[in-house]
Amino acid sequence: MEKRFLVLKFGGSNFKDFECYSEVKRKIGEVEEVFKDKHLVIVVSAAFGTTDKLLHALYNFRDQKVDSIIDEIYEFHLQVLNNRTDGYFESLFERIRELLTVVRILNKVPPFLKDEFLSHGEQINAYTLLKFIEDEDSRFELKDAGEWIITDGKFGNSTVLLEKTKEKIQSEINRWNGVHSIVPGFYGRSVEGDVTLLGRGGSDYTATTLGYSLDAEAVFLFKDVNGFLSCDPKVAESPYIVKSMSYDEADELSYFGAKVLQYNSIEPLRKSSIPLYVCSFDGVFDLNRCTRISDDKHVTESCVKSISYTDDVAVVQFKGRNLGRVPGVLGEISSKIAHGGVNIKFVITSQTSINLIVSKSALSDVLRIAETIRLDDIDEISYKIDKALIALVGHGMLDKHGIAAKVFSVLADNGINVEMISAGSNEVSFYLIIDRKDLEVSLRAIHRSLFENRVFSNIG
Ligand SMILES: Nc1ncnc2c1ncn2[C@@H]1O[C@H](COP(=O)(O)OP(=O)(O)O)[C@@H](O)[C@H]1O
Ligand SMILES: N[C@@H](CC(=O)OP(=O)(O)O)C(=O)O
Repeated sequence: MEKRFLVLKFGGSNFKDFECYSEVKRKIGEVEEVFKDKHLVIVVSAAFGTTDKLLHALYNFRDQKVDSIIDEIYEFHLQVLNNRTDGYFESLFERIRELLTVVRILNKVPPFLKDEFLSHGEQINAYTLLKFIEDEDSRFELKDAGEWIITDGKFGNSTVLLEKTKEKIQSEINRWNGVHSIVPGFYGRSVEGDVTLLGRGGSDYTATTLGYSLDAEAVFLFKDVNGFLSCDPKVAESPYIVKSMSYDEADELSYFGAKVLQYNSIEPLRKSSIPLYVCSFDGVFDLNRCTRISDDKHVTESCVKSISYTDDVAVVQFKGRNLGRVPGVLGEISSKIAHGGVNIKFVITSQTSINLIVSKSALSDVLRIAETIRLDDIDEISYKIDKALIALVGHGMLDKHGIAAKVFSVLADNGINVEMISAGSNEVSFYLIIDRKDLEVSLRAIHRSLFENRVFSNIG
């Protein structure tokens, strides 16, 4: 069947100032020029810094001065609109102010209210873009993500119910045909009708969800970098563009911190083998300059395609002389923690210890649950929070001799102690846990030894 849709996502970094809106309009035109006769679905994040500003206003609600933050957001968007306001634009700001008043009356921030409040950053920007690019015979139409994207209802960090969402969209596909749609990213609505957020950076996830649900030809994410790089350019000196990577590789990298792609974004596309392109917002649109993420699991000369990192890790350690020998201990610990609704990022075990790697925000819950686990074989439970994780990702890496040796030796040369490693838990990645204070030096050293001064001009 012919694929009729293309999904394009523009993030906060694409809306830094007034001129950016013209750039976004130009980029949409460039894509239209390359892919004629497709219906475009444009997913829009809040303008640069807006979500953080709204968060700040919400959590400092007792300070009346935070009202000026809302005024500032209003003025920015109004200027983009050349001072042409209308009833819908005003109603979005009225709702924000109303929600802030409710928080003041309640004297606390309920999770459901936080999600609805923050979703306004995207709603305002999507409407602003619509009005900015609209002309007399405009084929652009605004769609409310809350009408189409159905979530599991978890506030702050919900998962999309993909099949339900696809069913809903396909049952009304005529409303998507024949027009270009503009959709605010970052949120959906639960079956109960609550607005719920898809986690920070969640507009990427909105885009891939719509890609899956519309059976799109491809999804494009426009970023302030030249594509998916061999390392975060904020840390590595001269990272390479990865030309192509597999869904597994991109999934691992985003799960372990690569901020260029939200951690849930791959799953919807993997299900239907829809390619994802990570493209630079700068320069003329050219598919060959984007990173292509697809089923293609090829092994490159460097094997490692990219390195990601996170310092959002806490290590909870269960110690006991026989832990590795006794069956069922890990099962008991992980099932109790799962019942408590806490996600374990991954586990490293040895004969005498079980180490759970969790997000820092989950630490207090894990420790509370750990207290209730009364197993004779556990002698001691402790935790560490000043750690960081580095993930090296690439197909073929685990079969190639010398990569681990190179990494350990370069870290040793820099006087850095590797506290834990994990390899072999999947085909594509290798993890290290180090001290947080050593993170930047380690990343630069590993990147330099694996990629820099090499002959390839790009990877993948
Ligand atoms: N491997 C990587 N490749 C490219 N960018 C990365 C990588 N790891 C982290 N990043 C960070 O991700 C950011 C790219 O996302 P950005 O354009 O800000 O997205 P958005 O606006 O969609 O949130 C960059 O600023 C970069 O520092
Ligand atoms: N605005 C939200 C959602 C989002 O996806 O933003 P961005 O595309 O700018 O990362 C956030 O800041 O988390």
